[in-house]
Amino acid sequence: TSELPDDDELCGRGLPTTPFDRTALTTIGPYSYDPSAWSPWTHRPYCIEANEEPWCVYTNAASPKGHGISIITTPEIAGSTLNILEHPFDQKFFAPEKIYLPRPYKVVDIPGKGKGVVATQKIEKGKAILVDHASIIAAAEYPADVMREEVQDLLATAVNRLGEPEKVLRLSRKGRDEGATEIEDLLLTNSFTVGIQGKEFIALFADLSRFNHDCKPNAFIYFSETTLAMTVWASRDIEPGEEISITYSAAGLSSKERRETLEKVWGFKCQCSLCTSSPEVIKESDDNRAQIRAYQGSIPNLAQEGKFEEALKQAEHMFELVDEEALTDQMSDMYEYPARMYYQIGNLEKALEYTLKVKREIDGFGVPGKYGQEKLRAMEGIIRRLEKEIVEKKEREEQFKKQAKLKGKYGKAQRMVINISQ
Ligand SMILES: C[S@@+](CC[C@H](N)C(=O)[O-])C[C@H]1O[C@@H](n2cnc3c(N)ncnc32)[C@H](O)[C@@H]1O
Repeated sequence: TSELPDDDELCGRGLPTTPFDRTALTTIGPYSYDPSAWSPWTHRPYCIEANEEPWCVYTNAASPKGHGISIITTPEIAGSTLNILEHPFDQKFFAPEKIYLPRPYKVVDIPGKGKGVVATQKIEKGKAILVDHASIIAAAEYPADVMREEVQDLLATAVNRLGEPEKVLRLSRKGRDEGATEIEDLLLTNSFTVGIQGKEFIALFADLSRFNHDCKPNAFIYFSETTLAMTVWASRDIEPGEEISITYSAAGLSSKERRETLEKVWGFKCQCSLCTSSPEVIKESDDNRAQIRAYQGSIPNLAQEGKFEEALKQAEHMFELVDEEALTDQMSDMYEYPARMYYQIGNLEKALEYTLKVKREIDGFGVPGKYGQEKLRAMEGIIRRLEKEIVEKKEREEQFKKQAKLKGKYGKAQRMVINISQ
């Protein structure tokens, strides 16, 4: 394998040559047999009739990255929320210098968890471990009036039409629902919920699906609505031989709530490092997380009341606890509070430190769209202003010191004159 970044890995094969034509989603339905009308899809969309609108599978078998993508939704949802598809699927990853190629991990058996992912080299915090484009995306809310067999038929078509269906078919399955087909079971075991333009979809990523859950993970995932890819980022340095884990549950839950969610939603009993610790360690973590939740309420209130010193004391403690609990990436929206408050009390260096953290959250992980871009520009403006103010403050302090020194000398000379004259 080449050590050089492999362009194919970053941007994939099979770029659609024709621009995306939205009418392909909304008008052709099941009826057109003219392949030129299917673009960017490589198959005739396969639809089933439902009461209000048909439900269809749209597949591009070649793109992205040769494994392909199938999208299951109504033509209307596809037309209104997936205008994202106007972008080519195979856009280059926005920060090629941040990704490890070849992949810095291998898939191995992990006791009690099936397979999992283990680092094969040292991985640095803030670097990308994997960029994985979705293989299947399905609208989370299925039509109530469609027969289960028909849904199963849609799912099977979505998988079988992919360029490399075996990449998906060999994923692990829990076998937890009696009437479920293999493919349903596969989706239940491996898919993640993602938001696209405010709508909920379930998404299956063939490589990401090998990463196990940990309540104190060393990596986190970020979904891009523009490329429909999930990136796994290292949230701390990871040593060779360490398992790379992400979290499947929401931030700030107690151990009991996490256990319940993982059992109910994902169907497994968590065997992660924290869940298998002693009751004392679990309690300490629960207390930390409860304290973090309390701070999330009190810090904005104190800031609003102008009690900056107290709010900042709490914020510093909260970020310490957040790091201890490996929740840093889920709490990044809290960085703005200390940034603003430190500025208010004239601690420009600390204000800059936290503003840089806010900026890192925005551009570090490729937040797309107008909002992300505007916010990024605003942050860059604030950072430039803070840097300028810090330089000016230092100059003023130097000036002040010089003056004080001069004053000292002058005072001494004066006292000498007085002494002599006495
Ligand atoms: C998305 S898959 C992860 C990869 C999977 N271990 C495999 O063998 O392909 C999710 C499944 O992995 C297992 N798993 C993930 N995290 C786990 C954990 N913390 N404890 C126990 N099992 C876990 C569960 O069986 C779960 O249903």
